[in-house]
Amino acid sequence: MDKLIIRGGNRLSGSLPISGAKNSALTLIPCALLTDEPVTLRNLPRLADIDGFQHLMTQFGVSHSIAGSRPEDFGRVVTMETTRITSSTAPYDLVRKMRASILVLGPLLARAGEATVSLPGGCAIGNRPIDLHLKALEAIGARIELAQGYVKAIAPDGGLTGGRFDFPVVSVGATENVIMAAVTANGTTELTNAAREPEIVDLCNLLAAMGAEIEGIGDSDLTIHGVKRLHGASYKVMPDRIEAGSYACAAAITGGEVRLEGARAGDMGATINALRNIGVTVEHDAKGVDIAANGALKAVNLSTAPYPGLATDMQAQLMSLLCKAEGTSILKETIFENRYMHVPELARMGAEIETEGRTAIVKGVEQLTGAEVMATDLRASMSLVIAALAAAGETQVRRIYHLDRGYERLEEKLKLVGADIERVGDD
Ligand SMILES: CC(=O)N[C@H]1[C@@H](OP(=O)(O)OP(=O)(O)OC[C@H]2O[C@@H](n3ccc(=O)[nH]c3=O)[C@H](O)[C@@H]2O)O[C@H](CO)[C@@H](O)[C@@H]1O
Ligand SMILES: C=C(OP(=O)(O)O)C(=O)O
Repeated sequence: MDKLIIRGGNRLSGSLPISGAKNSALTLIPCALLTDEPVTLRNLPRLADIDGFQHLMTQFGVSHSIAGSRPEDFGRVVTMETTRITSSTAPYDLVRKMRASILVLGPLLARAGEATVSLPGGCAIGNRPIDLHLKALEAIGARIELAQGYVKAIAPDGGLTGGRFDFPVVSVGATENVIMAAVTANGTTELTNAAREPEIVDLCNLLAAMGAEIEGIGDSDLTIHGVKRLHGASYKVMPDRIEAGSYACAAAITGGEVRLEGARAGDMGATINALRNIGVTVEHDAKGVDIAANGALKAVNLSTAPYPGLATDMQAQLMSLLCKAEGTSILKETIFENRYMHVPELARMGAEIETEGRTAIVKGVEQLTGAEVMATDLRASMSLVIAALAAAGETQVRRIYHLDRGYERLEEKLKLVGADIERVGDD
């Protein structure tokens, strides 16, 4: 297993490219199941999760061709073609490694009339049930059975009917699943309190490009008029707002000045507000976001919330930044019940953080120090990298396969802006 060695203290400066969004790509890829024509995704990030998802797609008869980008470029262009669905089963072995695999349920059900998908189980950040995915699919006509760790969804003989569903809790994945199932239903679907993350807008825009009829894109109330069939399309994956926010924290904690090339400020409102309140200068134009941290960092109170609130996927990285702020900050994690796995690891680096349930109290310290730490999940891992960049001495981050799920060529990008970071084989 590889590990990262980071020698902290370098002030980051320069420009680094932002990749296509992992969480968008993971819902755009299964859209290829909805049509027999080719679907091309451009700016697809090169990540372990994307490779894993494509492997899963081959299980259903999807063929892939990769074109267009040189090995040294970030991202790639992938064309998927699903002439016919050869299997509608997603086995445990493939699903357990990647929770987002559950997103094949809706499109498989829509196209093949049935789908059998292994229950994804919990993960390091929390329980993560899929009850809302199933209830929303039932509301548009699916029959759901659970047996031996698998969920089997069956459409009525004439296909899904459409229907109404009011989400009792905002769920990104459940919203995505039901949208993908509803676009070719026989009737109309009305969703209320749906998630409206930018990645859902990206999904709706691809589906619209494939011929879907969706009203209210970007809103929490969506109306989907089912169409007979979808056609192929070529679509560019949106920039990753969480990757961009992560590098913004990395720049800020080192007192640096970094341009995030290709980042879209419009998707990053809550993160940009948080950074500005912390004392970081954030400017932007149509082609990117500029981060500059010249003065002292200030303590703030932050709470995660569904979009347009502060993304839970930014909580750990902002916490690292606040470890170096003057004063005491209070963070509240409202989305996942166990998303403070980075706290004991940050404490190994000299951070002073106390947690009480879903609240973390972060007392800023003068100096973090390098240590051997363990990555526990994707964003927790990034928070350790951010802390390490500002720490005195050397930090070793182990179990970095978590980072490879969501950060395309992390150390290469950080080196571009002057970080002292290398990946070595673990002993
Ligand atoms: C691949 C992907 O896009 N992952 C993102 C997606 O995850 P994911 O789609 O899994 O997250 P959800 O938005 O569904 O989860 C939000 C909350 O709803 C609960 N819930 C969810 C579904 C359900 O059926 N029942 C239920 O109770 C969850 O436990 C959680 O407390 O959104 C999360 C919240 O922004 C992000 O942290 C993840 O990075
Ligand atoms: C929690 C995340 O991803 P996933 O839903 O794929 O686990 C994340 O991207 O921070």
